[in-house]
Amino acid sequence: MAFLKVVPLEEALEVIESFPLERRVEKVPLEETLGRVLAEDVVSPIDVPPFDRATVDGYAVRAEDTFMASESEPVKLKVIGEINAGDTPTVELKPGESVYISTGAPLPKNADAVIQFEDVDREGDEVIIYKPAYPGLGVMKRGTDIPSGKLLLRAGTRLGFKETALLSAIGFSEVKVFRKPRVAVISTGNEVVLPGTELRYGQIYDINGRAIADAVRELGGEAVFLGIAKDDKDSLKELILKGVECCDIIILSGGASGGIRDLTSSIIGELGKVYIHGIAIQPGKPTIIGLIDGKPIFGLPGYPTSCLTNFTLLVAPLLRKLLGRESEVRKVKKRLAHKVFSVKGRMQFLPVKVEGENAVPILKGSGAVTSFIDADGFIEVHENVEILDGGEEVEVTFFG
Ligand SMILES: Nc1nc2c(c(=O)[nH]1)N[C@H]1C(S)=C(S)[C@@H](COP(=O)(O)OP(=O)(O)OC[C@H]3O[C@@H](n4cnc5c(N)ncnc54)[C@H](O)[C@@H]3O)O[C@H]1N2
Ligand code: MOO
Repeated sequence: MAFLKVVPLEEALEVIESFPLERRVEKVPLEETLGRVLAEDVVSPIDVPPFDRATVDGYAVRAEDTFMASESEPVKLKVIGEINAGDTPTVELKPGESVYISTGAPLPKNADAVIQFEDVDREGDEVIIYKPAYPGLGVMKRGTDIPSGKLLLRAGTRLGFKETALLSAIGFSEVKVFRKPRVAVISTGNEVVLPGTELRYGQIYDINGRAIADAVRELGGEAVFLGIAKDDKDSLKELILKGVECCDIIILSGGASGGIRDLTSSIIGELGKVYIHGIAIQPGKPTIIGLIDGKPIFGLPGYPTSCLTNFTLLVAPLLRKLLGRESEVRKVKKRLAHKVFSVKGRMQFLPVKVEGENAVPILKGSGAVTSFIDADGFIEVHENVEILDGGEEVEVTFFG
């Protein structure tokens, strides 16, 4: 089947934008939230610490009892008990009294300072104090770390270990995050086999299946690799239908161009609707975008570099939107290392390697897997530009 109509990239992105996919929210146990994106603002329901607590091992005192203490005239206070971390103290300090207290234990009533044991002497049931303590010494007051009612994290925050620690501190055992989109990944082609298989003449190892599945996971989605479809109608149809059943999005690679055995487009048309078949970009012209049962299906080119460039351009923005990570596209300005010639009439995405302040073009072509392996990202060369000079400022969009 020939290309139906090659459209500009913007049109392809508009079609994807119009697809009926919604960001969904789910509650997950705290231990599963690392790397996920918060779907709710988090306000502390408690004071942290929840009680006035000792920050040192020593003696809890009424600071005013020690104001007259000096090396020459130390103050002696009676030690009336001991409080350990986890205790609920029942004692109440009266003038002239103190208690032994351990780090993390709640202060007894009327105490407002804790003097570390290294600074005092103990004689029997008395503690000897050589310098005044001030109110608050050795104490962390209730709510001074995190006050109840404080807004701690905004919806849209990606949770790293600092954020999960914060959620632990305020007692959250479950958190609302954006649901991971499930993405079915299918490789196609009679010549494509999985690593672990001996290569026969004419065969190659599947690169795209691994690359797409892991690119989906790297973005925070869930990938389901369904295997390699043969270049026949039944095999392709079976895996596509499996994908529609198990997943929110289906990605195929290979079989997208207009060759006689490139069946993908006609099968998608049969099962649903093909919106786009051919985009005016290089690499990645033979790309199919469709919908089956309301689920977006992408037919990406077979060449790994074309496939991954198009994944980055078309699929990654959709996944980011569903995951609440729109703002996380990494771009940097660099200088082109040397002159390059571009294809006229197609927007070109040229793989480049970043070396210091330079973007070094990789010119092996989209048929080489090392074009994208060696590349850090790509630069855009507009359709009406034929030559970019060395030293020109370019913007590099990173893969992943
Ligand atoms: N007559 C035309 N032929 C081609 C055109 C064209 O416009 N007219 N475009 C070329 C371009 S550009 C590309 S890109 C490819 C893409 O074609 P397909 O998407 O149909 O891909 P295939 O033909 O199935 O494969 C292309 C190439 O990639 C290898 N491949 C496929 N799948 C994998 C995989 N999972 N892992 C690793 N390598 C894979 C496959 O063996 C082929 O060598 O079409 C050009 N032809
Ligand atoms: O469109 Mo192909 O994807 O140029 O390499």
